[in-house]
Amino acid sequence: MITSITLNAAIDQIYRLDCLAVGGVNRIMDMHQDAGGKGLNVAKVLTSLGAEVDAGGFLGGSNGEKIRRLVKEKGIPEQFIPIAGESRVCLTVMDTSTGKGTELLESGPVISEEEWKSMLEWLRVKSNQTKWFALSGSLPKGLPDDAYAQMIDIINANGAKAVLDTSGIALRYGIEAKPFAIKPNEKEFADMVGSESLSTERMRKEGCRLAEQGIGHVCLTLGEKGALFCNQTGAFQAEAPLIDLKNPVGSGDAFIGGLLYGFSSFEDDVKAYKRAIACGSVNAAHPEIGYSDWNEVEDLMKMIKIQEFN
Ligand SMILES: Nc1ncnc2c1ncn2[C@@H]1O[C@H](COP(=O)(O)OP(=O)(O)OP(=O)(O)O)[C@@H](O)[C@H]1O
Ligand SMILES: O=P(O)(O)OC[C@@]1(O)O[C@H](CO)[C@@H](O)[C@@H]1O
Repeated sequence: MITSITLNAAIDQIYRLDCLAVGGVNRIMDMHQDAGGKGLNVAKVLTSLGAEVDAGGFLGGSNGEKIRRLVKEKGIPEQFIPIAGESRVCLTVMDTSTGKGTELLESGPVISEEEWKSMLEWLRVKSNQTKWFALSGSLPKGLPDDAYAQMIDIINANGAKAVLDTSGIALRYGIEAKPFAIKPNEKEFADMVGSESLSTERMRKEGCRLAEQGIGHVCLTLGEKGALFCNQTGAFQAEAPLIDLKNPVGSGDAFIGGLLYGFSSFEDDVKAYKRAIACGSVNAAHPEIGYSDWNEVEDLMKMIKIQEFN
């Protein structure tokens, strides 16, 4: 069983239009709404791949009710903790002429101390029943900067494993707690090491340093360039397959879905890494956020070559 936690869940709203005119009048071609926030996308991908997954986090207000209904419609069991605040809306404006998405993300509700305590209590019980956790996305207001670190401590103490996907200060604290895997993208990793941008060699060096400190898998996603992986045995790199790009939003979440599918079904590291990249690329080849399909993933996996750094 895999449990995917979204502390800052969202209604993901996608507007598609011909060509975005910033500062002008824009007429929308079509609009789509889905349950989102990074962890829910991970759960959607895992469900499409046929894995046993459930979802947790915080939900509140009428947006929260809508998210709960959308999650149910996808057949994902959920154990969200109700909160007094209103869950957020995240808007992606897809410019079909360039294939580029502009994201407008609300910061989300304020979580009270009581609500946070309920989450930690729930996790103490849950991590005795679930082996694998995805902890994904930004922290809503009110939570301490070390919120993910506190969660990872509980998960590790119960012998379960956490994959962490966040950024900024939450990632810095989270790393201290030694999750099983982390998945920053290039920019998030550069921010973390305090640099504007990083060469491949510097990414490898910094990634391997973290792996030596006890993070099982440091996965650095590089968008269309693929990904770089560091673990106890070395560093590996793979290019992403060429696809017809439709919407890259949520590709990092799909990557985590693939990684968790692989590890939870005892695939070796290289196969799990290939599955992760393929899942990211399949998502980017479709307009929906958190899209996956078993056969498409298997086909792309055959095209991916993982190379070890010397
Ligand atoms: N344009 C693309 N072409 C092919 N594959 C892609 C493309 N964009 C993303 N991917 C795949 O998805 C994976 C994750 O992408 P990326 O590094 O953009 O994640 P991210 O920035 O965390 O995304 P998000 O935050 O939107 O979920 C990549 O490693 C790659 O396999
Ligand atoms: O504010 P966060 O949690 O960092 O990101 C939220 C978000 O942009 O991430 C997903 C794509 O990865 C979307 O479903 C969602 O809208």
